[in-house]
Amino acid sequence: MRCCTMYAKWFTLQCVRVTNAVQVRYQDTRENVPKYYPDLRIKERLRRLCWTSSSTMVKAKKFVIAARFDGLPKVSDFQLVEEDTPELKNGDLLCETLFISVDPYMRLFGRSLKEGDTMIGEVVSRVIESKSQKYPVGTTVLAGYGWRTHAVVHEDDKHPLPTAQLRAVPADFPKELSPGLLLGVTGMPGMTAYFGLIDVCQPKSGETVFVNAAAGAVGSLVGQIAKIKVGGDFSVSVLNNHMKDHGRVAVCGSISTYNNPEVKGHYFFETIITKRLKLQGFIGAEYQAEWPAATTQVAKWIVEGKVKHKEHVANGFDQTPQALIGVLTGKNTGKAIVKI
Ligand SMILES: NC(=O)C1=CN([C@@H]2O[C@H](COP(=O)(O)OP(=O)(O)OC[C@H]3O[C@@H](n4cnc5c(N)ncnc54)[C@H](OP(=O)(O)O)[C@@H]3O)[C@@H](O)[C@H]2O)C=CC1
Ligand SMILES: CCCCCC(=O)/C=C/[C@@H]1[C@@H](C/C=C\CCCC(=O)O)[C@@H](O)C[C@H]1O
Repeated sequence: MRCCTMYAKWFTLQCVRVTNAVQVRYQDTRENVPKYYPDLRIKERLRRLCWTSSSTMVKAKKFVIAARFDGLPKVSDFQLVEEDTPELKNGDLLCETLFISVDPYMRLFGRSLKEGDTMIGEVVSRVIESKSQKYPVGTTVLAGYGWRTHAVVHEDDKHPLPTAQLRAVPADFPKELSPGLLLGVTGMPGMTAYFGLIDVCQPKSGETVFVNAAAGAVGSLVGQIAKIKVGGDFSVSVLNNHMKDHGRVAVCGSISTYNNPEVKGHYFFETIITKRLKLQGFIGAEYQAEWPAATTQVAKWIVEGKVKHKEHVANGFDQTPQALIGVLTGKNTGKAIVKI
């Protein structure tokens, strides 16, 4: 009896917590919540049990730019603000963020953000209320609505970045994998690694592959796909001293210069000429039409144990600015994400 009362109290408390955070209508979803995040499973079960009134308004948090970035971004460059989400119109869905991606490109794009703008970024979310047939309650989606705990988006919204379009988790994505991986090894950084190596470099048997920034989201997958040796400082050590004649270089980024635009990369023209090297810059998003098949392939490799992945997880929405600063100062090993 005592046990029952305690359970009832705990249960009521949890319900209050859940219904305070997100007000949802009861709906039975068969969504599989990943094993990796059991607390989400509990939250989801409680949500299914909580039949609350049909209000769509949620107190949402978001980070806006408080001051333009100057050098390495600072925590004080971001301001946490609260807002009420608007009521849903036809075709709208209310998303609750599960994971936020923090990526080096945000530093570059941050240059064009002004004070008051919501910080950009891709997220994995759960649909908690919906007036969209395409994305019913319980659907796990990827979206590009930035650093927000919740957002109302329209099913037909188009995002300026091709990689940040609203879409459901692919139907064939293994249920035992965390959907957070769609921000990492099976998502944009993983696709950059995959096509940078396979299409831009076109490695052949017997060749040696060097990877720069190999501890990160992109580099760590390149390394595994190619079974490579990790190089040192790329410009000086690898390009100048270690490239073989007719070597190919796929240039996807230049993270060491993002916080300091004054620093110019080193271009070793003599080496490029005498070794007849090919250097090709590329944007992973160019291969977007081929992403679904490559995502399926990488996910299969993970399930088969052929690819290992690491996530560098920051816990809690409030930690998002620190997580981005960590990425820009080399604090992460593997893909940096924030778990909300
Ligand atoms: N072209 C495209 O489409 C894409 C390009 N990119 C680019 O690829 C690169 C890697 O991205 P991603 O793997 O997602 O990033 P991560 O943050 O996951 O990894 C980057 C790695 O870079 C190193 N690093 C961080 N800061 C510095 C610094 N200031 N100077 C030197 N090294 C640093 C760190 O390694 P260490 O531990 O060795 O310090 C870190 O592990 C970035 O330049 C990014 O812009 C990424 C995605 C798409
Ligand atoms: C000097 C730029 C280096 C950027 C490297 C990087 O991290 C890229 C990430 C992309 C990002 C968009 C980046 C550039 C878009 C350029 C669009 C264009 O002009 O065509 C985002 O799409 C995810 C990554 O693919």
